Amino acid sequence: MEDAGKKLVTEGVDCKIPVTEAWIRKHRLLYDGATRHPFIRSIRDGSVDFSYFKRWLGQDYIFVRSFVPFVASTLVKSSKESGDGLDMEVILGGMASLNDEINWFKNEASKFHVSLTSVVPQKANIKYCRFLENLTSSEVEYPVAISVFWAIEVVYQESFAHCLEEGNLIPEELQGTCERWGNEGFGTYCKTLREIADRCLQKASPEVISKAEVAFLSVLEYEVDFWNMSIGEA
Ligand SMILES: Cc1ncc(CN)c(N)n1
Repeated sequence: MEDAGKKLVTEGVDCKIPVTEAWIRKHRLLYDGATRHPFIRSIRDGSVDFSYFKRWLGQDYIFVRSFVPFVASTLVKSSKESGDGLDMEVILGGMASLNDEINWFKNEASKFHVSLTSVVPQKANIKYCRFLENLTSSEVEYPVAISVFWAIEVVYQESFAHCLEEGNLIPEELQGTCERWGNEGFGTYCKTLREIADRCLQKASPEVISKAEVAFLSVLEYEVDFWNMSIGEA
């Protein structure tokens, strides 16, 4: 049965599904590539190379620091929307959890003896951060920004929730990492971001929807490159 308030038409298809659902179906291969990457599978099956994990840790700390201004710019965009202000509160909550995420990285880095001050950003990371920086422009429409925000968060949520699924052999040292993004609360938060994105996309022009889809695809590609970089393949 169709979920009330979630009706969205996609490109003349006769069934009505939310835009984000249509995107995932259309780009399933790439979506799975980002959320079921060999690096993630190796954490789940316990075969992970800890040197790759340490590389990911250092690079992701840099990424998260660049992610904050992008989220802040999305917060500004949401504050200009004529809604009930609830989007703004959700995004503000997201900013607060990014603060926790930064502190988590610092703690993990010290546990794994990774010196965050000496990490040199790698090419895939630089490109991803540049992409985010370009999206902070006030010219970028709110539906595009919120779709990107959701996509970035959901890749980690799905990836690490997959690690935690039954039958996993996650090394004890990485259990906390998987729980950080794979926990139920983070899942609910991503679901809320997705609902906000779908609501915005439902009201957006075809031109803006297609810009948002291109940006969504870029996120998936950058995420795959980021995992590849972590295992030394980029
Ligand atoms: C590359 C990447 N993508 C997503 C997330 C989740 N905030 C992250 N920390 N890093």
